[in-house]
Amino acid sequence: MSETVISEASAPASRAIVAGQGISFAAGGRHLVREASLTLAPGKTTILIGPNGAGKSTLLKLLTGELKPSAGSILVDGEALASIPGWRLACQRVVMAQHARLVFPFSVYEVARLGVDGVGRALSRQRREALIGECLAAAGVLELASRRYQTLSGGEQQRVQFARVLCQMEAGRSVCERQVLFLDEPIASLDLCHQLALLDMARSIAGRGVAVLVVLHDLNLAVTYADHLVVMDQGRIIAQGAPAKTLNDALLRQVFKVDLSLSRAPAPGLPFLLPQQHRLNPAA
Ligand SMILES: Nc1ncnc2c1ncn2[C@@H]1O[C@H](COP(=O)(O)OP(=O)(O)OP(=O)(O)O)[C@@H](O)[C@H]1O
Repeated sequence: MSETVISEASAPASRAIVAGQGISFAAGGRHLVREASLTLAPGKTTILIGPNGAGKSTLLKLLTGELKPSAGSILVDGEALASIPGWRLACQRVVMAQHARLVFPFSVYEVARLGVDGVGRALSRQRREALIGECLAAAGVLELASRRYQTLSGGEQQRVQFARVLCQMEAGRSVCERQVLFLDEPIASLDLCHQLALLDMARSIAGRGVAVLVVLHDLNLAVTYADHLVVMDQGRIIAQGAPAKTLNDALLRQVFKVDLSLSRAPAPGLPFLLPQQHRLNPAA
């Protein structure tokens, strides 16, 4: 992946773009999210972690407007999320879902073009085409442009989805400068090199004033990339703040049922913590 599509920084205003207060959501007879409150600030990468079934994707869907909360409020730039028209929302917030299903036999190029369709109406046709090429290149999939999306590997498909997201971000910026990027497990199918490249790009996007929310399972990467870490368990946000102040042995033991000795610092220059790990009884 290259960073050609990441454009020049503009001075980000620090006022939160998304403000969720007391958000709850129930389905199937139980609460999947309970009284969650969080803000997404421009220029910041917020990383949401938690065990399987904690409610991370559900919270993300609530914040994007895909689901409607049963209680609480979600404001986007001071405006109720539910009252924002779809065309403007598509420019303001861009979503890479955990699972992207495509029913039509689209080519890779056509999938990326979905990002500029509608959102990029203000751009010339020439600029739209150039943008698609730039974003495919930035996501490292330009050489796959003519391939059928369904014939790609899982990791290749994920990178094409990221190219689509980049297209929508850039096209949407012509309408709305204060944007939010939601990435739900965007590196789940990627090898290490592409994981780091994608997260580097997400951080660069934040660096130009976008509020970025990423759902991750890899705690090492979460700590490395987060400005703000949010920990969910059983539908609740149980901790949030600066990564170093938020994660500790007791919390990891309680939430993830593992004993990671964070007190053992990595050797200088090591990008990962690589702690000793002892599995605990999941029922503990
Ligand atoms: N529509 C639904 N009806 C009933 N239960 C649901 C529905 N959607 C999700 N759930 C349940 O809500 C819980 C939270 O799901 P969610 O996908 O938000 O978890 P998650 O933290 O993203 O998990 P993972 O890390 O496995 O992706 C899970 O137990 C899931 O089975």
